[in-house]
Amino acid sequence: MTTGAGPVIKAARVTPILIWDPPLLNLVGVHQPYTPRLIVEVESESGVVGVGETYGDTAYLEIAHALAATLPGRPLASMNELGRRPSGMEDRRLGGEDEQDKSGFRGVLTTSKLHASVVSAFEVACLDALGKESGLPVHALLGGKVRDRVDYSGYLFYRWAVHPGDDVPSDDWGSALDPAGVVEQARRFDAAYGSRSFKLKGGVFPPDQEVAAIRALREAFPDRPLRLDPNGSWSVETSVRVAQELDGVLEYLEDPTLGTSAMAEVHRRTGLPLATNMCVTSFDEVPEAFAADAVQVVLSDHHFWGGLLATRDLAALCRVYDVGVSMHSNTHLGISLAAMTHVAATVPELRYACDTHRPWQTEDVVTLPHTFADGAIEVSDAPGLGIDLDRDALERLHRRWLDSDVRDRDDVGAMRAAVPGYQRPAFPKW
Ligand SMILES: O=C([O-])C(=O)C[C@H](O)[C@@H](O)C(=O)[O-]
Ligand SMILES: [Mg+2]
Repeated sequence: MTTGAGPVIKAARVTPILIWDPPLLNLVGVHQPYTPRLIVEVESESGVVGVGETYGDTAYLEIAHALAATLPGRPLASMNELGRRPSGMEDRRLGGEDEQDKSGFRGVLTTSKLHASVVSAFEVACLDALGKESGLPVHALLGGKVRDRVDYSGYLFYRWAVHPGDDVPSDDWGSALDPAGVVEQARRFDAAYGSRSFKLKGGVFPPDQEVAAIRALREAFPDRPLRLDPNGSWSVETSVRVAQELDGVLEYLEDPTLGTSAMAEVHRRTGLPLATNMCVTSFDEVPEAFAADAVQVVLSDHHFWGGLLATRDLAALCRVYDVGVSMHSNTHLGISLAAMTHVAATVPELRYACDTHRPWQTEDVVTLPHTFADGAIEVSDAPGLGIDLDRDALERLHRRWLDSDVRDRDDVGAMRAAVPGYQRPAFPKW
């Protein structure tokens, strides 16, 4: 059945899964061996199925179940309606004063940010289904691509070879705990994916050690853009010192410190462009941050901002205020990578390589995982997202979720397995 508004939704399904994750280190701890993701399917009355993907932690799952129940009978093309916060859901801050989002590293967490992340998966699924219904790729539904390839940076992490308590290596990447290890990892990204730029996840070791790693990368790769992201773990004074030491070396410094005024001060005192996926992660936070010139590059993320259409709204705002735009990522699979690539293909002002965690994932729920060439992914012109759901893999990873008691990402808890009594560090760490 169709209405004046096009094909109608017959069913919406949410499937929580656990995916394997390597022991990547960050400012608060280490990735646990299995992390939750949520796969969303939206089926039209003609039997066409669109897919989306988002965070799978308990709070997201609850919202997703509630949202899925409201979809049958709505047109697939009701994305603008989908994004509205339900009338009963008040927008409130979650966690304590200094509590940051544990699974997304998106700064202050609120109920509406959680809601936007869930909406993003349903919106992507609706766009995928609409594309399949109409024979058009998702980028065409967003107004058309302006590039045929989307660049992704090589996302480097300090890491261990094994998860705490394991005897056998978690994968064949080995450990990376010093400048030489970071350079070796970058060389593998270069060889395997052709990465044209590198981002190092910082906030793990004292800043001088991370500065040394960036210098080693610069020596090994004299021409490649470099970024460092300590996720807000430094004070203003430490941020200023690091920015001055790395003057002329970094393409941008990502979230050196927390909060609009601290970020603005670091930029004012150093002139270095600052990027963020923590200071500004919702439309509400834009006016204050842009007025204070606290961020010069916003790292969009369709999971944060509420979908692909919202990502384009964000890009338009950035255009008006002459703020750069690039893309953040978190642990994710091929459905999200397809969605990221489609929307990135439509944003004319995207001048930086996007982030992706995908190379770190050894599992997927798509039949043909994306391949990188020269650090980029080809934009698909096939209908919808241009991917197919691997139902056997989905079933297997869902079974793992059913058989496990892991329900939330918890990098602090995972660190406790290695360091008994370990607590989340106080901020600023340095
Ligand atoms: O750019 C970022 O802040 C991230 O990618 C956040 C991630 O959660 C990262 O720190 C991680 O995976 O540990
Ligand atoms: Mg970041």
